[in-house]
Amino acid sequence: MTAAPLILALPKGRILKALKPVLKHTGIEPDADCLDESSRRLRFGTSDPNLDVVRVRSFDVATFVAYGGAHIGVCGSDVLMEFDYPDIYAPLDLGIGGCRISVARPKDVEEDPTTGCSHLRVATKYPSIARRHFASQAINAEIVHLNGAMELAPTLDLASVIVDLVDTGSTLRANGLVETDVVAQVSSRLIVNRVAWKTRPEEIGALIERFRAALNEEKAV
Ligand SMILES: Nc1ncnc2c1ncn2[C@@H]1O[C@H](COP(=O)(O)OP(=O)(O)OP(=O)(O)O)[C@@H](O)[C@H]1O
Ligand SMILES: O=P(O)(O)OC[C@H]1O[C@H](OP(=O)(O)OP(=O)(O)O)[C@H](O)[C@@H]1O
Repeated sequence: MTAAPLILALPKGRILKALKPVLKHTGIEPDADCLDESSRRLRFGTSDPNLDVVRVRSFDVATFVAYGGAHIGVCGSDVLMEFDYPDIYAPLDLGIGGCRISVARPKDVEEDPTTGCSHLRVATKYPSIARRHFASQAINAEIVHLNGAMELAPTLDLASVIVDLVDTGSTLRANGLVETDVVAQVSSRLIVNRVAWKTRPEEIGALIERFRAALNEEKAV
């Protein structure tokens, strides 16, 4: 009996864009409309009959892989940290999607709102990461969960600080905020479902090696 194709979950958006050259070096060629985000299709074949691709929201890649819906995937280490799924291995740093998770506060507030407090309202898309970070400073973080435009929260009195991704810092600057603490560095990882790796070790191992070789080729270019 032939096994069902392996399923690779790819994120929409900026990681998919950054991943294109890496994918090219792996020799994996998804159907043409996979890399065209205007396509409404969600599942695609590839040049490898043993591999299909599903295209999902970046935050959902880890969930698809954790539950075994996809065997392998690509997602930001921010998402892995937030969900902390025990059933995911992350064997390869792809060196793309580099940024950091940081705490930021309004520039014009004299004192850092985190100084000497035991309770703090925090706007973020990362409730677990934020709670853990402030708990390590003995601060009880009350989370205001937003999915975007976090930078508005302090000036509109939703929260005293935000925990969000920062790369160039231009979004913070444009909204009158300053970065006060770096919680973690972020990059995109190749991730694998633990059970799939145990049950289909040759195929998954070969796929990981294709990505590893592609990264080396990319570096050599
Ligand atoms: N400014 C940035 N610079 C570099 N990498 C980033 C940046 N912002 C986000 N990332 C990385 O890209 C991932 C996806 O972010 P992106 O902004 O594409 O999607 P999203 O807006 O979080 O998702 P969705 O549109 O599905 O809600 C993040 O989880 C992070 O790993
Ligand atoms: O430090 P910078 O280079 O300005 O990057 C940081 C911004 O990038 C991300 O937003 P994104 O552009 O993905 O927008 P969205 O989260 O609203 O979709 C993140 O949520 C920050 O707002």
